[in-house]
Amino acid sequence: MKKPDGKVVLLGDMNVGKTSLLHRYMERRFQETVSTVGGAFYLKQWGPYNISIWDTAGREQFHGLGSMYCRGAAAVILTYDVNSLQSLTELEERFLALTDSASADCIFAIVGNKVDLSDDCTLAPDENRPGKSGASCGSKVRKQVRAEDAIALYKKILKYKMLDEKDVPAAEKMCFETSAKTGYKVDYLFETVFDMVVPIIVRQKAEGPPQTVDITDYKPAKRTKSGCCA
Ligand SMILES: Nc1nc2c(ncn2[C@@H]2O[C@H](COP(=O)(O)OP(=O)(O)OP(=O)(O)O)[C@@H](O)[C@H]2O)c(=O)[nH]1
Ligand SMILES: [Mg+2]
Repeated sequence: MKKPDGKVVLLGDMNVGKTSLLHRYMERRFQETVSTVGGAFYLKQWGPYNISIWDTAGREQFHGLGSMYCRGAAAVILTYDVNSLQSLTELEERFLALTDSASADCIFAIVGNKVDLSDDCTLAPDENRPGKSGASCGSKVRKQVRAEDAIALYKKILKYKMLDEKDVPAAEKMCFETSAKTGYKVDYLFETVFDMVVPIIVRQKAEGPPQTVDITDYKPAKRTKSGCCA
């Protein structure tokens, strides 16, 4: 097997369509999926580099594995379902912390999937809140998440990572809306991300594997009164 040069990880709640997006991109089709167990990866040749793309499980019971998959990642694709505001909220509350183990210059993309179910039926801002879900918009369901909500999350991520907006790609460039079912913007998403990770791969290769142990990772065991050293 070819050795991957860099890593891209898909994170997000169960059922948002991570596996379907990856199938659509790699196998060029939309097929029935089963909920992912643990994680799986594909290798994609991009120019001279092999990029591993990791599909992770959104189910709560596999949550603990997330930060392991993110270790050293050059890009993280945070995925939500445009018809579920909760799935966007979960990205901030449950998944963002998992990216602490990613590369320091990791790229973040935020992807709202399943636009085929709602298309342009975005609610007016004051209507766009839970409780209104499932309201009809022609033959389609009304979209629960607006593009601005995703952009706001991107900006929160920058704050969390203590990054300056000037030093990273613009929010509008890094927030995508896709449909794994129709293929809408799926190639565009992955290929934009791949182009952006190339410089990170080049840097990671130049630096070589980490040679030193990071002592900031070391956490001494808590001493209790009953312990020998109290
Ligand atoms: N209409 C529509 N359905 C989709 C789309 N993407 C995925 N689905 C459906 O949504 C369901 C969940 O898709 P998955 O790709 O398995 O979701 P996942 O994020 O990988 O879920 P976990 O593996 O449990 O984390 C499946 O029934 C898919 O067929 C899409 O773009 N449009
Ligand atoms: Mg899956």
